[in-house]
Amino acid sequence: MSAILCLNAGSSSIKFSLYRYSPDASLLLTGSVSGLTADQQYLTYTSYKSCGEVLESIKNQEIDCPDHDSAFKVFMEHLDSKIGEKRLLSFDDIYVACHRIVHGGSNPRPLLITEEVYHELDILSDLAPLHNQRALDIVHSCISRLKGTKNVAFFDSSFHMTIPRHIYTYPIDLDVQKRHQIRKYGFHGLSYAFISHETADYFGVDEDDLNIIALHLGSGASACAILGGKSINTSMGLTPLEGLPGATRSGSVDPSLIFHYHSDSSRMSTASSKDVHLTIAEDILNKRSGWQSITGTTDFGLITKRAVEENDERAKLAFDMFVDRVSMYVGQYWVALQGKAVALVFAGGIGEKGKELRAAVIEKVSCLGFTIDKELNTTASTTSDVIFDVSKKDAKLKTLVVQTDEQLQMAKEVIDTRL
Ligand SMILES: Nc1ncnc2c1ncn2[C@@H]1O[C@H](COP(=O)(O)OP(=O)(O)O)[C@@H](O)[C@H]1O
Ligand SMILES: CC(=O)OP(=O)(O)O
Ligand SMILES: [Mg+2]
Repeated sequence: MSAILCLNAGSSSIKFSLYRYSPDASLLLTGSVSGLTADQQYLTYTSYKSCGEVLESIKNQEIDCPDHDSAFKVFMEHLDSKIGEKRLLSFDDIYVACHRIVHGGSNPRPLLITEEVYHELDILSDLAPLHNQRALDIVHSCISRLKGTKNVAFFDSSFHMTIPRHIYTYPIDLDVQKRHQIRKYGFHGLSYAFISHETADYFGVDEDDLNIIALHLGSGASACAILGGKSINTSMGLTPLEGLPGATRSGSVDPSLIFHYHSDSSRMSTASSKDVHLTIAEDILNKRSGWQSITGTTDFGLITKRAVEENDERAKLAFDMFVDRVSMYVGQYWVALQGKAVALVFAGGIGEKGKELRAAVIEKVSCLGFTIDKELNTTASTTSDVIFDVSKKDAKLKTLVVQTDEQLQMAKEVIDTRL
């Protein structure tokens, strides 16, 4: 048997899926370790028999996992024990390991990870301080553990390489931008590619004819305007810090703010490592801001509960801030798409599970014609449907919830391109 291993190192989680290398990419196992920025981590894991029947399932089991690397080790041990029981496959069967690498510079497509490519991506680590290095550590573990397996990098930034120049250019010195490759890159691209594909299928149209506003709201959050199946604008920028706030990220703020926050913010932070160079400014805005700084937790589910059920002031503030910033992008991208969007799509941990947030955002943007049905909205948070319509009956514009799957997107690209 030949298999495809897909690994996705998010800022608060590591997600892994193993597929059979077959036209339908049938799932052998999938799971995640979540809560990597919180006090408690959880392991979720399901393995399948070849007929598709569930073999073993663990849901939100509490585990102690301080970082991404140990989370990956937990996964490998699990996989090892399954292989030991001869239930799944041998490590030698893993033909390709796909790695979600958040920052890929201007690379428009996946790359086989050679020593040279690894080095190139290593250099980009400073531009995605919560992501690239962690993913590269996992690449490193795969290279030493899975000897016969090819490692391929899939970039979050690739999907946004269609953004027009006047949008990806910052209004600063053009020579400096060129010299330092400063531009809007944009991220969550594997998720947006998956969303575009599923949404086009749902409407029964070619992806080239699809116009939507998509929201990937997770530990890191972004919005994307998709015209004719292609990204024409997105809220993240040179790094995944720009745009919407996140679990520990500020999102967009007045660039001068940091000099008032800290008197020596350009000094290197003690959080720097030999691989990731981080100034105090970057450390504050990437790791010590966002929901954590406002509410004391990175768990937006908990923030929502406190805001809605307990009327907690800090939680309400965070919730209202998020609704405000998200709706602002919906408005902006509605104009970017010249009112031609057929749907607003929610995805990512918060987008998929946060029914209260979806309801509040839709209320704010209802002037554009978006609607939400209360009952369907509740069902959407628990359904296993990949795409779920939560709009009111007969609504012309759709509000959709997509269970995005960056691992499956990588596996499909492997199969489609016969990598
Ligand atoms: N019921 C819920 N309501 C709102 N947010 C939730 C809920 N359950 C989980 N979340 C949030 O989803 C986020 C994780 O999203 P995810 O996209 O999986 O993260 P990552 O950025 O690590 O890939 C966390 O902030 C978590 O609090
Ligand atoms: C780009 C990004 O922020 O990704 P994630 O939400 O997975 O952390
Ligand atoms: Mg993610």
